[in-house]
Amino acid sequence: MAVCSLFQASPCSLRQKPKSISRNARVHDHPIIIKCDSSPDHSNTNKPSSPSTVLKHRRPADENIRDEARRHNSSTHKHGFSAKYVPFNADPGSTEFYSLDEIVYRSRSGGLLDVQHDMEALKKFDGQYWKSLFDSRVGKTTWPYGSGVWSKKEWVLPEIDSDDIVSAFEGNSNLFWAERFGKQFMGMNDLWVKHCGISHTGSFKDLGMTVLVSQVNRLRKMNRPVVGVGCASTGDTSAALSAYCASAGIPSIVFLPANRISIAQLVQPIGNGAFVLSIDTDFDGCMQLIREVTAELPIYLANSLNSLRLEGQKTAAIEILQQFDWEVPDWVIVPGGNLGNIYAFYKGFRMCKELGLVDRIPRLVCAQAANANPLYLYYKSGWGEFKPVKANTTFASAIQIGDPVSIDRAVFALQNSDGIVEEATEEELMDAMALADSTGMFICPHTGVALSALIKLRNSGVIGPTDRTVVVSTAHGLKFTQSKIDYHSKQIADMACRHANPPMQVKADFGSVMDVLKKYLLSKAPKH
Ligand SMILES: Cc1ncc(COP(=O)(O)O)c(C=O)c1O
Ligand SMILES: N[C@@H](CCOP(=O)(O)O)C(=O)O
Repeated sequence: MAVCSLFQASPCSLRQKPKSISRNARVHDHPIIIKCDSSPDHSNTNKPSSPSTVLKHRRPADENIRDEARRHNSSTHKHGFSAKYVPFNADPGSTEFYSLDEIVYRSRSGGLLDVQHDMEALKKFDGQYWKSLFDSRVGKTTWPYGSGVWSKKEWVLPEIDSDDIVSAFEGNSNLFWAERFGKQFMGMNDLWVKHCGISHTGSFKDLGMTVLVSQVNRLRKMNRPVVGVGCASTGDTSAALSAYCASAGIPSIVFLPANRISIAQLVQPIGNGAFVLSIDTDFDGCMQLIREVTAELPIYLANSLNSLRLEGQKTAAIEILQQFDWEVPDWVIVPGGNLGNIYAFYKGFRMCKELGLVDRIPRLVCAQAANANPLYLYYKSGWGEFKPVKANTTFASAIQIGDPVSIDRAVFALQNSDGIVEEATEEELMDAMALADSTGMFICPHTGVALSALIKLRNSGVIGPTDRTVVVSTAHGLKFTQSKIDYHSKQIADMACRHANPPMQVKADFGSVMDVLKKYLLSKAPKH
């Protein structure tokens, strides 16, 4: 098919703190079984491993990586780490808590919940210890630590048996130095894009969904009443839910707002065998319905109202610090919709500070589409009174949300990180996306929203030229190709599409091709 026709298409058993972790140690199950070794191992210096040494460490041929983890696990001691649900931002005197094995989404008063870790148990190990442990696990295939989420298992779901984990080795996503975009358009030398969308189902939702579906897997093995797992979605949550459920053989049910999500997103739950309900309402309507339904039926709620999700999502923040060799960036900009993710980032950074891995946290910016901006309006009112809005259509369709469930979490995150909220018009977000793509990225419109916020904060001098800044890219651009086609074919009403780069139609003869190429090369030739 011609390119042009595409454009016409519609839509160690130790108790003391270890000083370091042996480089030769395996990837570890529990901190307390790690071999401690502060002296370098000279025995193998300059000696290449013999084949027999390599074979010695291989698991038996009839064992898979899950079996291997099980064998390892059974020989280890219990570490004593734990986590529970508590009311979000609870009064210090509150005694209300729930086991993670209970099916509960709201506190007694109807407020949000939070997963609270036993920080005193985690603090028995110092920051250097945790950094070394996490670093030792990166990029391996050892179950389940090959995952960027489960490599931080002790901080995520410490009590889950590795056997119950459902993982696609998500996380460990690329932190991209946006050299040209930073230099050419922002006058910045330290601008980075955390590509959370380069992931199993193409968005950051995988980070949270591996945790939620793993816990569901455990609950089902405990014979808890969970027949299926359900969510309302603007596309990405449903894609992640259906993929992880399909991988574990668990039924998934997704409520989608009819005609409001991209084709690429719609086809994901369909392909993964979810029970897909296309409902004639917007996301907020679907969210209301799934809350009512999950209160009546044995369907476990998978939206970020469920605080388990955020335990996985927070690992993206830890990963950013790890990728900077545990140096803290100045700014992190996150696009916001239902507003779970901005809190997840805050929580990840705060845990690293509390446990001594870093000495501060970055300033957070939450970026919203102007067409769906309830947080922005609230911020601009000086946190006066929160009013949900009717979200209008936006190219950033995954954040077309007017009544975000995690509003209180977002406010907490922003107030405690000296945070800022920005917004982006349709034209601003699409132009930002096109500019980023023109420097070799291929981002989604939501990342365009975050980049627009960066542009505004740079222009106003809030973000300085040498500030180390991370823009969080939340989904893969390939999920949103129609918006790019519309932009580059200048088919968007009331939008100049200033950076459009439509394909040129050329006759199929040598002369015509030569003419256009010569003109093009002349326009690109260096000017002396
Ligand atoms: C691609 C994408 N970006 C950003 C967001 C916003 O995340 P949150 O709802 O946690 O604010 C979502 C979902 O809401 C999303 O799917
Ligand atoms: N963008 C989300 C909206 C729902 O957010 P959640 O994090 O609460 O599940 C989606 O992709 O559905």
